[in-house]
Amino acid sequence: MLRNPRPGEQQPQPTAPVPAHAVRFATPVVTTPGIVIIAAWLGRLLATLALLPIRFPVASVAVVASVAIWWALGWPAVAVAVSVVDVALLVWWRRWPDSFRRFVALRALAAWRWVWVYRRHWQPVLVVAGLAESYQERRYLPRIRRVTCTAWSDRVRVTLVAGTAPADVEQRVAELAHGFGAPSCRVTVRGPRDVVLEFPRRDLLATPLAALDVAESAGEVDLSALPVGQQEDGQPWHLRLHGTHVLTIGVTGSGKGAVIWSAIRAMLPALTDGTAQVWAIDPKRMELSYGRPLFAAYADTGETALELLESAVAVMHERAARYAGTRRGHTPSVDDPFIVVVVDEVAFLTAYHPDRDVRRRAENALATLTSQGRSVGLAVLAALQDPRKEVLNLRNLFPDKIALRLDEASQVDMVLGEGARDRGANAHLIDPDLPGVAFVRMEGTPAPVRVRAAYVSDGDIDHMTATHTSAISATPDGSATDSATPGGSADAGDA
Ligand SMILES: Nc1ncnc2c1ncn2[C@@H]1O[C@H](COP(=O)(O)OP(=O)(O)OP(=O)(O)O)[C@@H](O)[C@H]1O
Repeated sequence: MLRNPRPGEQQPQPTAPVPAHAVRFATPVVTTPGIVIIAAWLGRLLATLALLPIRFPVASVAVVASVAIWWALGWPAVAVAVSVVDVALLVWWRRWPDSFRRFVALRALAAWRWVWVYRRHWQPVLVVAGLAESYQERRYLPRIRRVTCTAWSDRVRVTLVAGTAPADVEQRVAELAHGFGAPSCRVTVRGPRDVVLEFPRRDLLATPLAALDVAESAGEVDLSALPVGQQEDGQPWHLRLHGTHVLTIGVTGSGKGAVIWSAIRAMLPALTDGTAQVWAIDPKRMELSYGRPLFAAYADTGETALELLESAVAVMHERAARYAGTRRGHTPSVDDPFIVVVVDEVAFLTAYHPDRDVRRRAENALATLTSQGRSVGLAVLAALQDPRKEVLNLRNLFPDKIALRLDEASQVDMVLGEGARDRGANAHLIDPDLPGVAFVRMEGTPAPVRVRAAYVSDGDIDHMTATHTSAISATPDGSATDSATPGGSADAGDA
């Protein structure tokens, strides 16, 4: 008898020939007995309990001790013991806050964040982010080894799934940051399958940093580590100038001036005693003109800027000839000061100046200075808005680069080198309300570090010029009062 088909059921066609099927083998589905599932759960519970004293030794000892006291002496004794421990912790916190934070507060916070944030959300976040791997119908996830907390961030140490690479995680930093509710995520590789994910808990760079204190004397100025701001972990940001060249890149209003002025401020005592000089090129006439007395040479037109650059090249050649065969490095002195050629908006000289000859000669001079000036005590500190090659094809001659807020994601790797963006240097996502925030590469750390330059206000510059002047100084009309070079040839003024 024909039965009524259910809706959607496929109907056999009685008249159609039955196709010949090959024999298909399928793995039989075996139902797991309930007792096996319960045993597996119990096994996992026991393993977790056995690992508790290793993962949380202090908490485990506290619980065991409380139970033992209750067993032996009853509840009042537990209450007394808890009160004594609380008072001891209070005294520790008040008297030795640093060690309390290190040994108690941050550890307790790490345990809490491990359980509440990372354990709880690990699987869903990693699966959705595409970091779960499948093999023979089983799913494998990177495993959390340890969570530690610093004053500003969580560091989650992770063992990767065999066969995956840190690059897979680096490409998912945005997903991980959002997944765990952090403003960003940075990946550091410690070894094979061993990476650390760093999630900031709060942004220490959110508030502007006032101009830093000026060193007491020239002896305290370290030209290879000038304090110019703060790193995202609260540590000072030191900028190396002696022995390198620095290119600071960012859109208009990103805070290039803050980097330049912080570096000049950090050198002040050395400028006064003549062991360092700043030669300034200021095509916009808005940025550096404010501090002319601090500069040994100053130029604000294409032609005078060119003259200044070519004078710097002449000093470089003169020193190189003098040092040849006698010494291999430069030590700043009054006779041979360290010279920083500061160029604001370098593209004005290399790309936008209407005179082709000026552009070509400026580029040649910059290329010569950046390729040969380091060892004889000349450095170039340049600022630029657009990092593309058409604008400045000497970009790679600057060993150190600072990426302030950029226009496009593709510019990050252009400035900080291949892979910088994958490692979390999202310079294109820097909040426009945070001028002075940048990403830099620090010596010895492959992952770019987020920093903020201190803000040197007009009032600070007034104070700097009132209290310090360059040993050799540019006059207000732009010409140098004295020769800016030992050879007496570097009058960079436009007079
Ligand atoms: N480090 C900083 N902290 C706080 N505010 C800053 C900082 N740097 C800059 N600012 C603010 O941002 C404004 C723009 O900064 P600045 O002129 O240095 O940018 P810029 O990159 O040099 O721009 P442009 O290329 O147009 O000269 C400043 O007037 C100041 O108000």
